[in-house]
Amino acid sequence: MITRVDNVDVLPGVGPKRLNALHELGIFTIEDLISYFPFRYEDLGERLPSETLDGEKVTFKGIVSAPAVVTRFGKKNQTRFGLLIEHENIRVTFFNQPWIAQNIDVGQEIAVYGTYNAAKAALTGMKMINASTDALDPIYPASKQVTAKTIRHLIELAWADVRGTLDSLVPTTIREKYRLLDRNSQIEAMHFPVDMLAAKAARRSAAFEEFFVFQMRLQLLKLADQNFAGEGINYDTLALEKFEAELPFDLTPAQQKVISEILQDQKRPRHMNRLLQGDVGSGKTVVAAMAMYAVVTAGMQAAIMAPTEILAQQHALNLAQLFENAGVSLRVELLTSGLKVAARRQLLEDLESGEIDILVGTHALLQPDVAFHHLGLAVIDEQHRFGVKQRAALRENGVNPDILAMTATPIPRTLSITAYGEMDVSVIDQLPIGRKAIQTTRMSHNQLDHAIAFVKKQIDAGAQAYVVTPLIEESESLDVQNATAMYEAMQLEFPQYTVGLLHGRLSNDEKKALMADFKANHIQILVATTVIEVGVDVPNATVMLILDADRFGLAQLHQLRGRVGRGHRQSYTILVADPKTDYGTARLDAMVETTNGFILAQRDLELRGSGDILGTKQSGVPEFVVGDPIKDLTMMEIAQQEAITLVSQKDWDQQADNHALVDYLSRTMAHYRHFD
Ligand SMILES: Nc1ncnc2c1ncn2[C@@H]1O[C@H](COP(=O)(O)OP(=O)(O)OP(=O)(O)O)[C@@H](O)[C@H]1O
Repeated sequence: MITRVDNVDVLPGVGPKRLNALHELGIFTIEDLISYFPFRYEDLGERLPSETLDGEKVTFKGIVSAPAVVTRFGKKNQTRFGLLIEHENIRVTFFNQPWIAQNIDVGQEIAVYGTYNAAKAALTGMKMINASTDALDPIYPASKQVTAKTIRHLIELAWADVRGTLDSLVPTTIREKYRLLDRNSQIEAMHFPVDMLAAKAARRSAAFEEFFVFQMRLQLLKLADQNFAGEGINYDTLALEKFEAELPFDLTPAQQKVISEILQDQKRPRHMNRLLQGDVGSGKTVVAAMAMYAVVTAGMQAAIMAPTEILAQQHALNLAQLFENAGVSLRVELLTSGLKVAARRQLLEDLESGEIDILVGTHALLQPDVAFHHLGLAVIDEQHRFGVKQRAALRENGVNPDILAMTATPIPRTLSITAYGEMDVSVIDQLPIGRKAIQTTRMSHNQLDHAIAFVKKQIDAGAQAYVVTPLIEESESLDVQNATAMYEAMQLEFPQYTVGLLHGRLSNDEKKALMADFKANHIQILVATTVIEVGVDVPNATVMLILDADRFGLAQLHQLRGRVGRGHRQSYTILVADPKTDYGTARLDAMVETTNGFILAQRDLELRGSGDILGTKQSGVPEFVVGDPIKDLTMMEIAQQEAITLVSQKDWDQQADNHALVDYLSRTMAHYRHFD
């Protein structure tokens, strides 16, 4: 007797080679195998010959009217018999399946699936159908080494023993509430549905189960995290108040709210794992600065990690300035890859002895030789470029600091309850007062002159502009060429001004120097590739001119647009493009319609659809086998709610009804695919 916990090689026909191939499909145990679901079903569609077109695949059901005859020619053979369907006689031929003849008796009712030939009133048989279970043919994702047919066969073998023995993962009360199938019926109907309706019901139950188990893991991670003894940070409230009072602006109510959420977390002797979400330009940096300063006033250190060196450098500059202006003396240092060996050694020494208060860098901060004296807070900027894995790495680094992740990409609900489900979320839902909404226009290439004239007007009035040329994925050199050509053109257009050129081929030092010059208004027009996409903060820049804007994704366009409108001047984004696809047009339209990053992000997910696996991957939504977290968002939300409710119950993991779930979670948590 095979059970669900056995390894798949207990099945006959699974030798080392096949086992390997199954492992590659993620199938290790019998349970994995029976949870390996078809991605669609072929409707074998029982019909009458009169309803069937020539060449169509169809199932005919009828009475065998003429006995099966096997004819052999050399190594090949064919089996023929007659089938009476209502009043029509059809000749059925199977090639090279002589055993079929053994099961064909005149007068017997059978069903055959095959290709219909109308002129000859004949059917080329492909398979015999067992009318009760084979109405739909499940199609399994297969590989070169294991065919879908083999998988199906193995599932049939395993299911014969395992059916009826499975306890449901979703507790009974929840299943009853949402009318979900128990696990046995659900798996049975996934593999052997009697009709499409049954297949659908099974899929719904399976999707819910998948979401629910996923949300349970997130809740357990979250609980583990909260119970993880963090340090209560005893910050100096007076010092923080003084810092706030010295800021060159008043914090918005939204900023104040998130700061107090963060400070409360920090004070508690529990580990903080918080996501700070705020649209481009909403003022996350100062919030992070307050949180870091709090840690420093308690005698600890803070670190901030940015996705690129340019951004790290920007942060270091901005933070140092922010603290200096507020009369706070603390030591902010930047750790970059460009540091000379001796300088790096010195910096690491000072870090370890606690002389450095705030360390800024890229993920290079995660290197093993970077040892802090007492790290109390790690801020991760631009969350979406760090996966759950890196977050975990930080935690496992021994020090276990509080974590504050910041993202400017507004996170649609789908993402916040999947990709970030284990974190607490704070949202800055308001831009600083006095900001004027950025005006966005679309132009075609032949109107470029207007755009340039407009840029000129702005610069004459004392502002600055970005001109962005697209990244050409296939070729970095083409990319640089493009940007260089634009740079030269702009120099000709604007002889009286200084034009800068920023692209990925420049060294980090060159990039830094350029950005510093732009910030100081020594450069008025910065021609750049997307290297300036995130985080760059030059409030005097009011025009963002994007060439071939249809080549950018919505999130990227929104990020680019966010580089202007950061001061009190009216700002503009000009999208120059002649989109060739509807999708390209739709993206540009969305940009013109709204400046709200949240709406754009939702729109983006919808436009790309969940079919676009790559896009989804990039967006950070984990992959599911049955459910689709974008389409089935409501179901995901319900699963989350139910998981939260369940883990909040005392002794939930002791109750008999939850044993299967607890057992499943503990068996699979370690190699959980969503977190790989
Ligand atoms: N309350 C405020 N009032 C006025 N200006 C503010 C306020 N908070 C921040 N700013 C300024 O707004 C600009 C944008 O802030 P910041 O760089 O922190 O934005 P951000 O949220 O990090 O945006 P992005 O994700 O686009 O980098 C900065 O120049 C900052 O000094």
